[in-house]
Amino acid sequence: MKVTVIGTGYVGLTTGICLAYIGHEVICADTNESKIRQLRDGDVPIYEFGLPEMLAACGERIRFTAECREAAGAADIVILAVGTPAKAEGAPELAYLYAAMETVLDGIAEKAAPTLIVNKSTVPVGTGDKLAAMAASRGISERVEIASNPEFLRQGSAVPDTLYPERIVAGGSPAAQAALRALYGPLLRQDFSPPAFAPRPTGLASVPFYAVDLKSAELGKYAANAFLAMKISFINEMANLCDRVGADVSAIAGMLGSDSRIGKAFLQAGIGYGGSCFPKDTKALHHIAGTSGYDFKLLSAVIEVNRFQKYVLVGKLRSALGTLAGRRVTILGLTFKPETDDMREAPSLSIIEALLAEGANVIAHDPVGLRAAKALLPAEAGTTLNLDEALQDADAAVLVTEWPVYLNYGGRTYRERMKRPIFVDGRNALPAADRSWLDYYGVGMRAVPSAALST
Ligand SMILES: NC(=O)c1ccc[n+]([C@@H]2O[C@H](COP(=O)([O-])OP(=O)(O)OC[C@H]3O[C@@H](n4cnc5c(N)ncnc54)[C@H](O)[C@@H]3O)[C@@H](O)[C@H]2O)c1
Ligand SMILES: O=c1ccn([C@@H]2O[C@H](COP(=O)(O)OP(=O)(O)O[C@H]3O[C@H](CO)[C@@H](O)[C@H](O)[C@H]3O)[C@@H](O)[C@H]2O)c(=O)[nH]1
Repeated sequence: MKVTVIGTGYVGLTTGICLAYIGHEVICADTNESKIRQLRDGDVPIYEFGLPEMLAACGERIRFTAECREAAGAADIVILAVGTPAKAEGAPELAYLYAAMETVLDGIAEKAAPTLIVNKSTVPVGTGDKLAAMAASRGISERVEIASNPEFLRQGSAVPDTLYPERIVAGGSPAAQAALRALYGPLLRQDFSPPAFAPRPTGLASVPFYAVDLKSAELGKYAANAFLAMKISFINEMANLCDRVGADVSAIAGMLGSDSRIGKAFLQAGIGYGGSCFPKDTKALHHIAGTSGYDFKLLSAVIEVNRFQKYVLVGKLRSALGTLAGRRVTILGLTFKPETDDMREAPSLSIIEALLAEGANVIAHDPVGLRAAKALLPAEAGTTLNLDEALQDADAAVLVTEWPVYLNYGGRTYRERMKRPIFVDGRNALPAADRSWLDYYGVGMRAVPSAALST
């Protein structure tokens, strides 16, 4: 099939490359010309595991252009994958989506053959109907079908998530659903050669396909993210309670997760969720509910818990150090999670701001995110790519993003490098054997003074 993807960000680029990999003829189009130039040179502008290798494997089946209009006119299926960031009041900004749709309609205006326009961006219920109305206002509705095909990939594992999805959702008319079933046929049947770096998970024979109406597809995406965010806020509330009563949240998460009705995933307590999706999508769903006359109380609590959770670390650090003023604090990790360079809604930014406000001298390290972070960090925050230098003579280290380099550094090495061995773990991720070298503070667990210091 001939497919054009409008928007070559984390979602559009991964989708375009994976569709080309499974055999489609793909054009990836974006208004950002420098991104397109980079991609034409074979460079992937984002840090995403396996994407450069996948691109190299696609050969002539994929090309890149800034001519979005022409690209839309050349396809049987156009996929919209532009950003829908949060506006101040929580509603998603749909201006990029509508602008992209106008360009697509321009591109297909003179085309005789029908076009399926598939929206992959996360959007409020009813947006698909608005896209259909835009086509109708051009007098071309009989040649245009609108579908919703929400995306569930995670950054850091976007390629395997796309090749081996937990489900594919196709919202729209039976004809649109059938076209999406054909588009994703090789994924649904797992009928493609897996790339060497992302082998097929054992036991995966086929992928569930949900053929639903447009509105259910649109709302289902928000429901999935809100539910996952709810699990995180729940375990973080348990962690805060554990801190007060002296219980251990990791043990509680283990007990909870072994019940198959609950599941083990997304019960990692810490500094709360960040990233380009959960914060904006929970607020968007809350806003959608509000404008539909429904007070989604549970979601209000999920959002509120997350808003405060990142500051739990600051309190722990303050009590460990006595005061933050003049203390050298090393921030380990800036991106919102490991294996991505994405700084959108990264908790590190709020934590650093709070530490600076209390007079701390902050020095931040990240193995991948420094370039993106520098533009967002206050001038007073120091940064370095050298981890040893970041830790040298530190009064305390704060683990914000659980990059492997921090988990493999070793408790003893932390202790030797730092002035004081105070380690605040915002992800409860440091290996247990390393903790005893340090004055270790996790979230929702008893503080562990280092053996040497307590004697
Ligand atoms: N990032 C994720 O992990 C993820 C996962 C699932 C769903 N989503 C949703 O997918 C959508 C895209 O997210 P993303 O993270 O890929 O965004 P992104 O910001 O990484 O990329 C969006 C791209 O769209 C381009 N663009 C904007 N307006 C355009 C236009 N009119 N024409 C052509 N290109 C245009 C931008 O230049 C940019 O390259 C959002 O709605 C998001 O909520 C994201
Ligand atoms: O037990 C957990 C799991 C995650 N997180 C945090 O939650 C955030 C989101 O993590 P994750 O879901 O792994 O990353 P995303 O790439 O943001 O992916 C989410 O958001 C995407 C965009 O909508 C969806 O497509 C994915 O299905 C959904 O997992 C990160 O800050 C994590 O640190 C926790 O604090 N505890």
